[in-house]
Amino acid sequence: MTDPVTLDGEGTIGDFDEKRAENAVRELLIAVGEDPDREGLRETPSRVARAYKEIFAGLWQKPEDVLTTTFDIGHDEMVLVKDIEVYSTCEHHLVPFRGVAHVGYIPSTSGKITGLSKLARLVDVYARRPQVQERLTTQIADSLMEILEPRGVIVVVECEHMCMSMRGIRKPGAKTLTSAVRGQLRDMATRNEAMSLIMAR
Ligand SMILES: Nc1nc2c(ncn2[C@@H]2O[C@H](COP(=O)(O)OP(=O)(O)OP(=O)(O)O)[C@@H](O)[C@H]2O)c(=O)[nH]1
Ligand SMILES: [Zn+2]
Repeated sequence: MTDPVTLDGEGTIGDFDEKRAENAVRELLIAVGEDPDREGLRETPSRVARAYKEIFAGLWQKPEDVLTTTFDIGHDEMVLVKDIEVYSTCEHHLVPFRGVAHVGYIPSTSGKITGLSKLARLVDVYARRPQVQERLTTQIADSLMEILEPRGVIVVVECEHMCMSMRGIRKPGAKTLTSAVRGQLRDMATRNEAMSLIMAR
């Protein structure tokens, strides 16, 4: 069976099997003791199927398709976009985790940069998949390194996991922080500069 995490845009969103998702939701409703044919639930399986098509749309997107616009402007200092909103789905429980991502890089020596919105789009490509926060963080960092060939990258993600808030251990408000640091941003001074920009409120 294909591993959806490594699928990386090999299929198309058209490959999403909406009918199958709809049937699965109907089964789930029956399994929890609900009546999927009652008035309020009649349209729910098809709504949920459409919602999942959107929530997991990143399975069918490639990072290189969003990091399309690049400019060679010779800027060779750090570029950092912080507080990018993240909505993702925990692959263990299929409930959301949400928070923010901070994405920074030091451009290549030629000064190749990308559009700022493209960094947020890149976050979405990986967030819109069944995920764990650690993988989300490293995938953003590694794809930036590969495509933009910068001298360094830093990605910090801070999220609250609904699987820890609304069920299980029930600790609302607990935040998980993950980071991935590559290239020159591993140097202490540069890394500290990035972290102080990220932490500044
Ligand atoms: N490392 C990591 N763990 C996660 C993430 N999202 C959820 N988890 C954890 O995945 C684990 C799954 O543990 P299991 O023991 O298999 O499942 P469970 O019985 O539902 O666990 P509880 O949540 O402790 O009730 C839990 O500890 C979750 O907190 C994530 O993004 N990264
Ligand atoms: Zn979970």
